[in-house]
Amino acid sequence: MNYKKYKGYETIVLEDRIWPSRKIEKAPQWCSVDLRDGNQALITPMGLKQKLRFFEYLVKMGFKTIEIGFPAASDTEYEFTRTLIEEGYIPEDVTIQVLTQSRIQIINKTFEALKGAKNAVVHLYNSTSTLQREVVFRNTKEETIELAVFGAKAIKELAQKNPETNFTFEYSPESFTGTEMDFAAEICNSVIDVWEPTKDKKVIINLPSTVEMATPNTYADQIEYMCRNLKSRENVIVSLHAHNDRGTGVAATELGLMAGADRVEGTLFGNGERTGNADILNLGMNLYTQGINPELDFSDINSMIEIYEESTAMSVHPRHPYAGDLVFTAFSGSHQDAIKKGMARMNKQAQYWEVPYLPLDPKDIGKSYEPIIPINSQSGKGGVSFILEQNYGLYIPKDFQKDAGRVITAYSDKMQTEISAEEIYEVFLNEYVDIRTPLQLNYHKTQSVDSDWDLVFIEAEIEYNMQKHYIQAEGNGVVSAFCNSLKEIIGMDIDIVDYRGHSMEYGTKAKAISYIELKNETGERFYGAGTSSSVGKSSLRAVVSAINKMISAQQIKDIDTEEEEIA
Ligand SMILES: CC(=O)SCCNC(=O)CCNC(=O)[C@H](O)C(C)(C)COP(=O)(O)OP(=O)(O)OC[C@H]1O[C@@H](n2cnc3c(N)ncnc32)[C@H](O)[C@@H]1OP(=O)(O)O
Ligand SMILES: CC(C)C(=O)C(=O)O
Repeated sequence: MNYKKYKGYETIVLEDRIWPSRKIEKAPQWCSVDLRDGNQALITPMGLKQKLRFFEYLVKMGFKTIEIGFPAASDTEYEFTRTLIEEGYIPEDVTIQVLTQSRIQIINKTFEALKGAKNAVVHLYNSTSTLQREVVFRNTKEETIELAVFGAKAIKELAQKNPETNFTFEYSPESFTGTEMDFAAEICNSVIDVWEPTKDKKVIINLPSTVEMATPNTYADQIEYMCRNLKSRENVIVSLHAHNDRGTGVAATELGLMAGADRVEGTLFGNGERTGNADILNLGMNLYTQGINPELDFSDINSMIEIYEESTAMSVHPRHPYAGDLVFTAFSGSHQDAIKKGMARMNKQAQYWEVPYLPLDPKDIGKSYEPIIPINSQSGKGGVSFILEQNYGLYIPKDFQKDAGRVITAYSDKMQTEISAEEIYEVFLNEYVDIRTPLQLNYHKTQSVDSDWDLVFIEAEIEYNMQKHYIQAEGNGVVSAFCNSLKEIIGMDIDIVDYRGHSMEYGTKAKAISYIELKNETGERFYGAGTSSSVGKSSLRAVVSAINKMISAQQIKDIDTEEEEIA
């Protein structure tokens, strides 16, 4: 790769810059350019119906300025402008914006398209960069200024002839980032001289990084330079229009705002020429997650995705900030565990949203918590217990969670796929709940020996290896009494380490579920759960489940030992 073929970007010298210590404290004036810059970059540009639908969506989101197209470019563009105006699509507080080159027939056609509009921004541009002056226009600096001034004058005159419309003027030194900064200021000031802005009639100077050529801090330096050198700055709205060639269009815009800009042009999901424009969803949500009102409504991200994909025939990347399908997921066990703990804390005490790995509450943009934690072989106990808790109301004790996490991730590994909440539940039930072989509880009766039920007497019928046994025992509590009576029958020592239970609302009937952790004589732990409409019975079933796990583990060990001996 011949990198020597490229020359480095010459940065501007602005040593007394002040933007790095500034903060963005409010939303800028937003202008959507989806229907112009976004649209001109599509393989199949939008038709009239699609543009209307998209326009209505942008209005609903709260955009007050929408660049609707380049009316002189085609019949569709012209018709769209007329339809919006004639059929009353434009709310009182919304201003449409249109783009024009500095050529009289194009400017005339643009004004013709705007007839009858209440408010309109006429956006004039010509390329100012050294490269474009040399290659495309073959113009000197003076001729380039003349072209801009020519357009500015024509627009002013036409606006005066159409007083029924409240016109705002916008000028873009197109390819601004490839322009010498002193020349960029000079040409913008020449246009400002023509338009003579006032406090009540401000003009917009839009400074595009038509092609993103350098690091975002360079763009910020350029914006700060322009803010210092533009005439009548207080009557000029400085606007940003960043493209994303180096992948830093959003960052450049944010630094540009810190450098003093007032307004931002961009598109939803960053659609636009080549790598696209600055993404307004990204910019707006970056404000939102800093506690700043973005002044745009992003609460229904799914409908935004739907309209975008339908209109542009493109799709939102699964890792797109805020919107992608994988943005609210965590695959690795430690992330899942941290999210689970963070969410539990949010339920209890929540002044500010603070959940590890989730900078945004998915609910705020119409996403749900459910798909947060897909379980795969990289998942840990946190993810598994989160799914069982959120979807099935199972509050599994901590050590039990570890065992269940291990079993379920091993299952996912074996299946070589991510597994669903239903599968997790199924595996959990099959593995731990109401396990009835080789030990089974047929019936039981309990009786208190003292008045506080501390000492309990139990009678029960059990089946072990298909043989019935009638047992009677005393113990401290039902579970303990039951375990005491089983030791002899199964020929193993059993020690209860943990016993918990809760009512279970999932399913048709309210039930109780109990969780038991046992240890055998060598200290190995076994876990089981039992369900029943009675709490007492669920606990005995949990004991039976855990003992059955212990017996089958012992049987596997015995077989292994036999095989080793034979070998
Ligand atoms: C960075 C941006 O996104 S800028 C916006 C780009 N968007 C569009 O171009 C929208 C679609 N455009 C079009 O449909 C067409 O370009 C039209 C209808 C506007 C004009 O069509 P045409 O005149 O046939 O072609 P084209 O745009 O290539 O014109 C090139 C001529 O215009 C000149 N020109 C280009 N831009 C401008 C401008 N902003 N102001 C004045 N003249 C310009 C060129 O120098 C060239 O002049 P030349 O013929 O003397 O060499
Ligand atoms: C017309 C201008 C603002 C433009 O789209 C660009 O420079 O990218």
